[in-house]
Amino acid sequence: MHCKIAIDGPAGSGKTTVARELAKRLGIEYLDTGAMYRIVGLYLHNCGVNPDSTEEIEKILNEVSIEYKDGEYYLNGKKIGDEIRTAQAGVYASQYGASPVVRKFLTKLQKEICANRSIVAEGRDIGTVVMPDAQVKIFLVASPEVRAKRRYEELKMKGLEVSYDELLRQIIERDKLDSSREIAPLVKAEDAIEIDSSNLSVEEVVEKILEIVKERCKLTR
Ligand SMILES: Nc1ncnc2c1ncn2[C@@H]1O[C@H](COP(=O)(O)OP(=O)(O)OP(=O)(O)O)[C@@H](O)[C@H]1O
Ligand SMILES: Nc1ccn([C@H]2C[C@H](O)[C@@H](COP(=O)(O)O)O2)c(=O)n1
Repeated sequence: MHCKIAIDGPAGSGKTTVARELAKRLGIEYLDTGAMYRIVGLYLHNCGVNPDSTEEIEKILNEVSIEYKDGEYYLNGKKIGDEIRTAQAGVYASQYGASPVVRKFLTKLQKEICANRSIVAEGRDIGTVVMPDAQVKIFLVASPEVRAKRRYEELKMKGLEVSYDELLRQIIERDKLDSSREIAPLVKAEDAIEIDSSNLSVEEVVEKILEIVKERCKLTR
């Protein structure tokens, strides 16, 4: 039986870091759905599309292909790099991610990627929409201040000029947008286990989830 692990939570709570490590230790696939929303959000923004215009978004998405191969993303055949990892790309992802047309387009693709395999998928609506049948659902949270500090350190390490106050404002704005939207809002699934990583190391979070996985997926690793 395949082991499906869903990790949802707000920006900067540690989903990507933890999901990657879990997938590595368990020897299973990993999917960062935020990257897909960042790709589409940045592309639609660069095309000057109004986030509220269903017609405009549909027209552009009809001509877009997104592929996921060996852990890499491709937009119209072109490999995606770090351009989607900026704080601004996260804001565009959140803005266009509220569009029902964008969600239908990406959710279909995400379900196809997650089907018929063991996988760790992370995002905002994995346990509620993309993989509602996941055996393991984690809702990973941390205080806005801790999340902003982590993002600040991460972007500084990449040599980017960032302001902690601006990052905190963007994180609070994205939290609000992601959890208040009509379709597929960021919400803890009823059967999800909440983990607050504010005062936990990455290793402690990974170990906590591994215990749950071993119990529910009967995996030995
Ligand atoms: N438990 C932790 N303790 C300390 N630092 C952490 C912890 N978890 C993640 N980090 C660091 O915080 C930063 C953000 O982590 P990550 O990108 O995994 O969060 P995320 O939830 O995927 O964010 P987003 O939703 O915006 O992609 C990274 O630099 C990561 O190394
Ligand atoms: N399943 C998902 C994943 C992401 N989004 C949106 C909302 C986020 O703020 C934005 C960026 O995601 P991140 O890279 O920060 O995980 O993309 C979503 O709506 N649904």
